[in-house]
Amino acid sequence: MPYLERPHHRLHYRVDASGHDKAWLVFCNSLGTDLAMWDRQADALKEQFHILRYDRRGHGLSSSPPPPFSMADLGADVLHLMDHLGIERAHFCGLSIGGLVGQWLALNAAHRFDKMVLCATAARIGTTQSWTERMKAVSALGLTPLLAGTVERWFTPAFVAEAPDVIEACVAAFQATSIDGYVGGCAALADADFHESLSSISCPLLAISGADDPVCPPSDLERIARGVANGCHLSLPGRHIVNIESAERFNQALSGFLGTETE
Ligand SMILES: O=C(O)CC1=CCC(=O)O1
Repeated sequence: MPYLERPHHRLHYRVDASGHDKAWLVFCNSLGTDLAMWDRQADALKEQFHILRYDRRGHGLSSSPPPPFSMADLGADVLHLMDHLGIERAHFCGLSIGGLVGQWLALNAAHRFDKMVLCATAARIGTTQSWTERMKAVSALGLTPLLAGTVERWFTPAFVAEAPDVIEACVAAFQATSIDGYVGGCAALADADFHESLSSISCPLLAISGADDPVCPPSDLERIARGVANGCHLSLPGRHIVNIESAERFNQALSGFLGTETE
């Protein structure tokens, strides 16, 4: 399993790349998930793109430096991985906190990215108070008390009933998340607010919402799409983890927007 060693943490990543002359597509996972959240996208798109996935620090098999983290720290992890792999430019797709990492990258490393897909995210997610409370709770009691509420935010009841294996895998990834990694991510979320800078994002951007997402409702994604220079918004059935619940339509949208149709 490949890792990139950083001074205070290691990043686990996975590349799916065959053939030559394909654009790179980098995926960034959400809070309490790992790179497997993108399995359906990687399977559908790996013939069209070279795909880089990684476990955001403190998640999956990536270790955690001591919290707190900033969005700049999380963005720098992406740039270090791209440098390590000799990837000059890429498309980027991030969900939730991953979408905030995408906004940071679009603002601070625009020359490295062609198109951005930001999913189930916002220019600001939650409030400083809500993230501070969650950090305190997780530091004191761990992640287990958050489990039921998390599944409810992530998936509709119909999908929970219909795909128990998928839910089980997501729950396992959530429970395997390190406390430092989760708390560090919450700290980055508490501080991140890109409302004032959205208009400086110039790359083509697709914002995808889950129609029933209680965390980042469609209006948040619509606001991003309207706020940037070249944005559009698509809403798909599902809650927060919309790329899993509406995988097929999500893949079609991703492929169409990035310029290549899936079969
Ligand atoms: O609260 C959740 O689990 C949803 C979420 C907020 C930020 C993120 O990455 O996931």
